[in-house]
Amino acid sequence: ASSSEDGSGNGSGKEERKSGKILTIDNINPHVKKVEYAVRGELAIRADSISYELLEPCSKYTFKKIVHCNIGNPQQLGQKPITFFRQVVSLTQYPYLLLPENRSKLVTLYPTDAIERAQTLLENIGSVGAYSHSQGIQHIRKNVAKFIEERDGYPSDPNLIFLTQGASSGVQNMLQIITEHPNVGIMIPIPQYPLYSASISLYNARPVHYYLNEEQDWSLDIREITSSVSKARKNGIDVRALVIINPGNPTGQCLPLENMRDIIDFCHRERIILLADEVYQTNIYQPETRPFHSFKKVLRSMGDAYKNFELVSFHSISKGMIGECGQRGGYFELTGIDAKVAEQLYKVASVDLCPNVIGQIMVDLMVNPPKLGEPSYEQYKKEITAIYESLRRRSQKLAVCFNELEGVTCTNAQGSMYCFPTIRLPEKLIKAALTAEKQPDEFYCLAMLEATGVCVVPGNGFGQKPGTWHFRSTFLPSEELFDEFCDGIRKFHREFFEKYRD
Ligand SMILES: Cc1ncc(COP(=O)(O)O)c(CN[C@@H]2CONC2=O)c1O
Repeated sequence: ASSSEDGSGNGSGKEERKSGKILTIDNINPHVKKVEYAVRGELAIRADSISYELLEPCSKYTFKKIVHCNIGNPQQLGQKPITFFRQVVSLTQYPYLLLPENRSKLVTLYPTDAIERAQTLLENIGSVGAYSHSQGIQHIRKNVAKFIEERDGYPSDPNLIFLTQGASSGVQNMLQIITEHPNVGIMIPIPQYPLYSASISLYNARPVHYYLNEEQDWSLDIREITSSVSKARKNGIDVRALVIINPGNPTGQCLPLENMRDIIDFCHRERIILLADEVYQTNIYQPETRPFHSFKKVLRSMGDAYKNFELVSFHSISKGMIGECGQRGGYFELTGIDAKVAEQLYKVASVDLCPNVIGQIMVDLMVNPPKLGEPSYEQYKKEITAIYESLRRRSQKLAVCFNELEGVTCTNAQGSMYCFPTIRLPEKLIKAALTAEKQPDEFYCLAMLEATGVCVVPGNGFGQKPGTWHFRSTFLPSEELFDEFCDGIRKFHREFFEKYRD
């Protein structure tokens, strides 16, 4: 029988429909098929299958478990949640504990400020099991606005804040809104966190790449973005938005103030909306020389000439010292966005009904933690500081480890949770990779996984200049195991380079 009665060859013929799958890889949304998300790609999938092989009695592997360095997922690698956050959330989940008759027992288990916080939240939420406002609970949005005002020194409006299922869903809603037609261009850095390239594929927009400058600590060169936008516009691409990840993922750079002013000026001049991904704003390891400045603050400091500038800023509970990735909490703030567009964003948010309420509560705790003098402040401060100092030490240790490896150069992370070393591979290794039909950095990362159980992400998962090779690793393995983790990588690298020495 013909492939289809109407001869269209699209497999929609009645004959096809009588047998075989209705939904096939050939007839699903082609934009979905274009999506790539390396953070949980081939390496992570292989790592998961090895983790099952490790359970077998006669496992061939020399290591006992997989070390997931492919994803910034701190609590997967043993980081403890913030006590106060979990105390409050646990009480909101079981309000029975808050009843007066349980008070005498409760105060032996919970600090009074956790009890009061849970009560205040429930007074404003009702039940955590109820749908909330689609933009998020107003009480929490007010606390987000207050946090932003105190951080930046400029006003913030709770009605222009959207609580979201992690920053990811906010980013995707914004990209969807911006993509009016398939020729809309979104400027994204190379290397970039593949949420952006994946979402651009999904919504059938056009990625407009700009390279970060590896030789200058992955800085963003205004000449680069200027040439990138003019080249794209010459090719008929309707460039609408510029994505900045600050501090950077995978590159870890934290932008200097002057650079940020130049970026705002560039967007203002070129009439481009700025999407500022600031989820790592507290993961700052060189605060003396590279402190974090929000784009909102820098924009407002530039005065009235920029009062109509359009900016969307994203934040999340998944990063920082909190690492509550699985609770799925975050927000974005609209600055200068047309009111009618904001209404459409609300409509899109309402299709998902609401972000999960526990994630919203976690956002409240992130922006409004215990204050000096409150019962939980000392413990909160101790926990946050210990996590911060440990992340800072591990970031430096990993950079030192990578810099000792033959052919590897790694800048110290100024921020975020990753090192992104460049690696000069021997010709013999490159040839072996191509014979195995793998990108050379992917071939290297797969070999590292098989030899050590350490799962990282090859540079091609983030984009890189042609002819250069990188990989990204988190510095999240626990400090007790960190030296062993580094030693395993050193041993693998030495032997692998020996094997493929030119
Ligand atoms: C720059 C950046 N933006 C947004 C997100 C999404 O965070 P939510 O959890 O709030 O949706 C991530 C997550 N980091 C990914 C996940 O782990 N490793 C990564 O590179 C990120 O790195």
